[in-house]
Amino acid sequence: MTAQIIDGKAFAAKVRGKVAEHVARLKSEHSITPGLAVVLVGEDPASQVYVRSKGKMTVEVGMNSYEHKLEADTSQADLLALINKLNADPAVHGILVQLPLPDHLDEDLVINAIDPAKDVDGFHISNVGLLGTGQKSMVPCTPLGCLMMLRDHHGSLSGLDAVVIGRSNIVGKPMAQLLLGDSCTVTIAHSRTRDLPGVVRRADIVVAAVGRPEMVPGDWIKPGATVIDVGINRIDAPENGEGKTRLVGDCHFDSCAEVAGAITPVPGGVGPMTIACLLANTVTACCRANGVPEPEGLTA
Ligand SMILES: Nc1nc(=O)c2c([nH]1)NC[C@@H]1CN(c3ccc(C(=O)N[C@@H](CCC(=O)O)C(=O)O)cc3)C=[N+]21
Repeated sequence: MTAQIIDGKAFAAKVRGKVAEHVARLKSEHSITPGLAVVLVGEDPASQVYVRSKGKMTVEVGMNSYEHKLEADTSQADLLALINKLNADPAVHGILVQLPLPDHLDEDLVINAIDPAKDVDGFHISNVGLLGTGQKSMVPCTPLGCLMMLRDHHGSLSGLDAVVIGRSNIVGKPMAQLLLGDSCTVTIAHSRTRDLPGVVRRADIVVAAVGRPEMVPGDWIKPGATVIDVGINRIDAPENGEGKTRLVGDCHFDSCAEVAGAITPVPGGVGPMTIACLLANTVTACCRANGVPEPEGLTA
């Protein structure tokens, strides 16, 4: 069998199209322009590239983009002061603080200082608790993007066996909550899981989010299963020339694609959906802040 490739890039373009429609409606009918503030501390080159691409897409869908670049040695007090300012700014509907932060800054404290209503990453403890109890919340972008692709592919996820590999607060745990919310039987596997291959082989849905290049081989995959590869790992690619690198996922693509029913590629899978969902969350936050009906199909 050869898997259907789930085209995250094309899917993300559709989501951004829907976001753009809602932005246009907010502007014409309510004179509101959604705004997203992105805060980057330090000069990590990969983060800079990523923040630039978010800013570009934010503007492309018609929203306002506010970028705040702070020195790597910015104090916690200064960062918290900026967050307070953004919390109080009515033109800012979404706030994203790019992670990871430099070691001298307390990530939990900083994230929990964001107004939960503007927490478009869905990382604030209040949003985590709302999601875990099935209440309306801001949903983390990467798991939301994965859920949208899974719903699109399967229709209903009810009763399916889902295995999430990875237990991070950013992906693994919220992904498990979303799958549970759609009535999957959910297993969260991690580095201490006994017989990981055996656990993964039971799954109708495999979400790999560990950050270890190509760690899931095709012979762990149940024939016909859906594989969502969240990993984005840059590895050396001497076959492409000296000093060259390439991106790979947490799954070994070629062997998994031989067995799976459907699979997301890296790049062009989950990554673009993450950014599209960030924009979707910003529109959702803007609608909620203004008491305007929020878009359908862009939240969990
Ligand atoms: N507060 C916070 N929220 C985040 O959502 C967040 C973060 N911090 N810190 C960094 C990570 C990383 N991340 C990516 C999103 C999209 C791509 C993406 O679109 N990747 C392309 C490839 C990009 C390339 O070619 O390098 C793809 O997979 O096709 C990558 C990485 C969001 N993050």
